[in-house]
Amino acid sequence: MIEIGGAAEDVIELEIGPVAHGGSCVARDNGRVVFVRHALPGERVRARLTDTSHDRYWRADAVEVLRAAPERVVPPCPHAGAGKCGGCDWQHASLAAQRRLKAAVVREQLRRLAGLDRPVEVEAVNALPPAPSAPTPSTPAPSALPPDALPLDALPPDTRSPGEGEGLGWRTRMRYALTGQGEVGLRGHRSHEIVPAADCLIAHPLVRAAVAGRILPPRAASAAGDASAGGDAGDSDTAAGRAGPRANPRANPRVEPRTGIEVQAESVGEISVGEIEVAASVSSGAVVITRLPGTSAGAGAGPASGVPSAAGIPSAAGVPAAVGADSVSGSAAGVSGFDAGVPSGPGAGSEAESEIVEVVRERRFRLGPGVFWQVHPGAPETLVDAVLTGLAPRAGERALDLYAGAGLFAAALAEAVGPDGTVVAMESDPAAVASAARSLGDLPQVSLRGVRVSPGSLRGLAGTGADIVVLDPPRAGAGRAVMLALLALRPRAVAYVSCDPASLARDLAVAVAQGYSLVTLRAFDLFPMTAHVECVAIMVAPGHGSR
Ligand SMILES: C[S@@+](CC[C@H](N)C(=O)[O-])C[C@H]1O[C@@H](n2cnc3c(N)ncnc32)[C@H](O)[C@@H]1O
Repeated sequence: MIEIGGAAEDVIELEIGPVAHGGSCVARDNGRVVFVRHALPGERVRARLTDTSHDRYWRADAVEVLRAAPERVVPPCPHAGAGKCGGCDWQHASLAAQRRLKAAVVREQLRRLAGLDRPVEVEAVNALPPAPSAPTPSTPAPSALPPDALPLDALPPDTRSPGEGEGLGWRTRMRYALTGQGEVGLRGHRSHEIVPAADCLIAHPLVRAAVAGRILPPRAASAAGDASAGGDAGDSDTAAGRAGPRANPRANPRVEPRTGIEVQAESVGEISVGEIEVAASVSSGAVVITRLPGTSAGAGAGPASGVPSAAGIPSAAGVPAAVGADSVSGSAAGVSGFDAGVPSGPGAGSEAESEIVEVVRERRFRLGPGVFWQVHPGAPETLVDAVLTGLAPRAGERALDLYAGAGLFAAALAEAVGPDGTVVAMESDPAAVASAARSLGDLPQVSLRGVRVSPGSLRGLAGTGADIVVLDPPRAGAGRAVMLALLALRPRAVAYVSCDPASLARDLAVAVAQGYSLVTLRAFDLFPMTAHVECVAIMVAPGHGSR
C-alpha cells in the first residue's frame, strides 16, 4: 500500500478505468462517473471527493494507492500530488506511460469526434537546447545579460535542461502567481490557492534561476494609479485565480537593481497585483520577467488559452487577445507586406529593448513581451519539420499561415515556396504581427495581415486561393465556419497544428465531410508531466492522396 496523503472525510474506494481528456482517469461509483486525478488505469485507490456539484459526474483525487499500476513512479517534484500544485497531471507516471496515456486520449477524441480510428504514437522531443548562437548586434551581448540569466554554456551541467529522459526543465515560458508576501508560486488544481514553487521542476533552468529567492511584493496600484486596484495579500491571491484580460506588459520596463533582469510594468489601468510571466530564450540565454495584471485564466486552461491551474500549462505567452472585429487596432494592424509602416530594421520598434530573441533554422525571431512562442525548446524545429514534411511545399506555390503568431511557419513556408511563391500570414495580436515584421523583413514573398482569422477575412482570399495551408489556432480550435471558409479556397494540403485533441478532432470532422483525407497524424510530447499534447495533422484534398 502506498500512502500519498489526504484527509479521511469524503473518501471512497475506486477501481480506476481508462484515461480521460484533461489529466484524470475515469472510475465509477455506483454507476456515477468519477474523474480521478493522481491515479492510473488499472489501479485501486482511495480517493477524496473534490467536486460533487454535478449530477452526472464527480471529481476526486487519489489519496492512497491500494493496488499500484506498474507504470507508477515517485513524482520527481515535491509539489506534485493531491491538494498540492495543480500544474502537472502525470508526475506519478513514467514518461513512457505518460505518452501512452496521451496517445490514448488523442486516439479516442479522433474516433469519437471525427470518426477517424487509427493508431497514435506520441513522440518524445529532445529538450536539449541548441548551442547558444553568437551574439549579433541586436542579440543581447553576454555583458548585457543579467547575472541570473547566464548563457547556457556557463551553467553547470546539472542545471542544464535535462531533455529527453526526465521530462523536466523544458518550459521556457512560465506564468507564476505571487503570494501576498511576494513569493513566486503556482496554483493548486482548480483552486486559487498558491503553492510557493519557485523551484518548479518543469521550468527551464534559466527560468528557475531567474525566480530563485525572488520576492516581488504586490503593487498597491497600477501605473495609471487605478484607485480600484487592490494591494493587500487577500486581493492578490484571490484575483490571481480568475480569468481575465490578456496581459499587456508593453509599458515602462524597468531594470531590477539586484539582478539586472527587466521587469515590465503592468498594463495601464489594470489591477496590478498577482502574477509574473518569465520568458527565457535558450538561443541567447536572456530572461525577461513581466509583471502582469492580477488575473489569470484560472484552473484547467490549456496550452493556448492561458495558464492552467498552476504550473502554467503551456502557452502563458500565447493567450489570444480578445478581438471582436476582423481588423484589430494597434501599431501593426492592417499590415500588408513589410512596407506599411511597421518598423523592420534592427532595433526598430518600441519593443526592441525588451524583446526576446529565439533562433530557429538560423532565423532570429524577435519577440515582443507577451507574444506567443512555443514553450518547449524543441518545439519550433519539431513542428516546422512536421509541417514541411507533411505539406511538401513546391516552389512558386501560394501558402497560407493562419494564427501565425510571430511568423514561425510563415518563415519556413516562405523559404520553401521561394521568391516566386507567396505566403499570406494572418494573426490578430498586433504585437505578434509587429514581431513577425521585425523577424521576416528579408522575405518579400510574405504578406502579413493583422487580422482575425474569420470566414470574412478568408473570403478576401477567394480571388487567389491557396495551394497549402498551415493553421495553428488557440485551444478552442478554428471552428466549423473558419474550416469551411478555408477549405473553400481548395488547398491541396492542410497542416493543422493543435494543442487540443478535442477541438482538432471536431475541425478535422468538418474537413472529412468536405472530402479531405487525413493522411498523417503525428503527436509530440511537448509538455511532459502535463496532460497536454501537440498534434500535427496533414489533410489532403480529393485527388491529392499520394502527393
Ligand atoms: C497557438 S498560437 C500559434 C502561433 C504560431 N503559429 C506559432 O507557432 O508560434 C495561436 C495564435 O493565434 C492568435 N489568434 C488567436 N485567435 C485568433 C484569431 N481569431 N485570428 C487570428 N489570430 C488569432 C494568437 O494571438 C496566437 O498568436
